[in-house]
Amino acid sequence: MSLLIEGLGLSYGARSILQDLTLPVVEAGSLVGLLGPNGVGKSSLLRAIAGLQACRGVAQLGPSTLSGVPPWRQQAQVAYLPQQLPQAVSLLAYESLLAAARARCPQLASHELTARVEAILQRLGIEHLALLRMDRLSGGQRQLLGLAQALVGEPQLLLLDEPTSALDLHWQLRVLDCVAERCRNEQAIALVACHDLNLALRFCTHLLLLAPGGAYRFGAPAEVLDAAWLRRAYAIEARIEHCSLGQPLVLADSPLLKEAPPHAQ
Ligand SMILES: Nc1ncnc2c1ncn2[C@@H]1O[C@H](COP(=O)(O)OP(=O)(O)OP(=O)(O)O)[C@@H](O)[C@H]1O
Repeated sequence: MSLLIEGLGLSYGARSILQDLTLPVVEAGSLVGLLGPNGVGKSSLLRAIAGLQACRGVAQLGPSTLSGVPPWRQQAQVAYLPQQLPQAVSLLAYESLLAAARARCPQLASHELTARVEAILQRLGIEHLALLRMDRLSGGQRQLLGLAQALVGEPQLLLLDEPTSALDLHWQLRVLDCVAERCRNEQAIALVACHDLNLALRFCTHLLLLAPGGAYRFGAPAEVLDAAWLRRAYAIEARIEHCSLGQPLVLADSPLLKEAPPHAQ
């Protein structure tokens, strides 16, 4: 199923955050990195697509309208992982995953639900967390569990808000590898908000870069990130270099200090 975003706009009161965002059709199998400076509207956009934030315009997955319809009414097609870590409750990690799987896929029998839970624990490599209480997990461990909760329903659209922000380098690579594999093998689509441009360059098939003032750029990673757009979006001087494996890397040299970036005000 493809994702259609057309004329999307959203405001908080009189303050406009996004205006008229229209993307080329996002094809099944795409992993889209959602980039841009603090406060530009990445989380708001993800919430709008998830149906959790009022917006104008169209967000549609295949034939289903998403905007205005919260994820729990979208028949397990959409999973949204917020920036906030899952709450530190006394449930075991395994129980929380089983509850997430049951909520997402009420039609599955018990043995199918437990098979789903065990598969995702194994795929993410977090079997060691299964029998730990959520309120005894570290921040990074809770983030991994949140991602497992999002993936256990095998959604067609993953909306992930900074899913690697609390993770060390090993887990950052594993998590993005797992998301990329789901996109590739199951023809799912993922929109992943991220501040690590090099991680995005490495894993994403497309990037959407939001800049202050409503400008945006969408396309293949190497086309979207150049020195001019990095300056415009992040108010930095930066270079794109290539490593010994030929992979593009962003090297941020200095912030532009003459004027405060408008999004920080
Ligand atoms: N509930 C709200 N009410 C009013 N304004 C809000 C609300 N949520 C967010 N905003 C404002 O909307 C703008 C966009 O916020 P959003 O959280 O979408 O940005 P972001 O790009 O995800 O930022 P970050 O990278 O810091 O997480 C910010 O200026 C923020 O202050």
